Amino acid sequence: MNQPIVRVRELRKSYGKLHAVDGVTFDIERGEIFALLGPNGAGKSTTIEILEGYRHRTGGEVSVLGTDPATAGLDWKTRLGIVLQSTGESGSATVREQLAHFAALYPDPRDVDEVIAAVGLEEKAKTLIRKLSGGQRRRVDVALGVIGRPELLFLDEPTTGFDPQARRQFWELVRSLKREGTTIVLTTHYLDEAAQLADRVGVIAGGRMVDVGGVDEIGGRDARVPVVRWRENGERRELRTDLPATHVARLVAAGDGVEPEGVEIVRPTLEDVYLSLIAHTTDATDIGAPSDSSREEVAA
Ligand SMILES: Nc1ncnc2c1ncn2[C@@H]1O[C@H](COP(=O)(O)OP(=O)(O)OP(=O)(O)O)[C@@H](O)[C@H]1O
Repeated sequence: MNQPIVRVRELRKSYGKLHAVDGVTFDIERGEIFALLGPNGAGKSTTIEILEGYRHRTGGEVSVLGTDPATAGLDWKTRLGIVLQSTGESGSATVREQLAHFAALYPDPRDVDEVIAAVGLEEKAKTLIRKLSGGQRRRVDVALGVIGRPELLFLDEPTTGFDPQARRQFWELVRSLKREGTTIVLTTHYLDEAAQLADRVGVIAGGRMVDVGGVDEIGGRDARVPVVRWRENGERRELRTDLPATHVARLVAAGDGVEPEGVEIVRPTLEDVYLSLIAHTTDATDIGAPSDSSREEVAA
């Protein structure tokens, strides 16, 4: 029997009159990378913190590693790895000291030096954490999250402040953790990061799950129709079509075999799909997501 590693049913959390999480349902399967996406204030952190056992829920059912986080003990906690959005680390220890200290708290920790290498901090191993740059400290956070060899790893906006190279290095680390069998729950505002890493995605807005599904399926077929763009008599033209190559062939035929000007086929990215999914929510309007009209069939 393959129980999901995380099972959430009709989860609710209210802060006074605010329904921050308002009836959210989803599963996370063992071994997958699940990305929870949504605008600022959507309820992602609240949901994640309930799963981690840091926050009490108002209603609904939650099971993480077969246990209700609200009543789970220390043994359960050692099976989780948590990288919070920000840490209150004082930084008076070196990178290596800090990791060794935390490693000692777990029954089967990873090798400290291997973890330091995996997050690219070999040259900073003996440096005081408070002397690190913001991005380097974030790498320490990630290292602390994985040192205990967690079965389930929560990464809350893990690469904020990373330079592009560090981000790619981090993606490799996440992929290698997945290969080892770690289940990973990721929240990020970088949609390219979610597209690179996630197997499945949940989109949450205004405390509700707008859609959940495979990273290549979410939003449905309609949201994934490619667009052919070209120029005609100096004017930009575009057509949304399921048969982009056929349309390009037609353009070529119509021009007596002459290459159409500026022709390109653009497939919607996860970011495009995400923005169209949240376009109907108040938060999305606030952040200026494009309306449906910008995605209409033919523009001339
Ligand atoms: N301790 C709290 N007390 C009162 N309201 C809270 C508290 N924590 C969060 N909220 C509110 O609940 C809503 C959801 O917040 P949450 O932090 O879960 O959003 P989020 O999706 O993680 O946002 P972000 O992308 O900005 O991190 C917000 O409106 C927030 O102001």
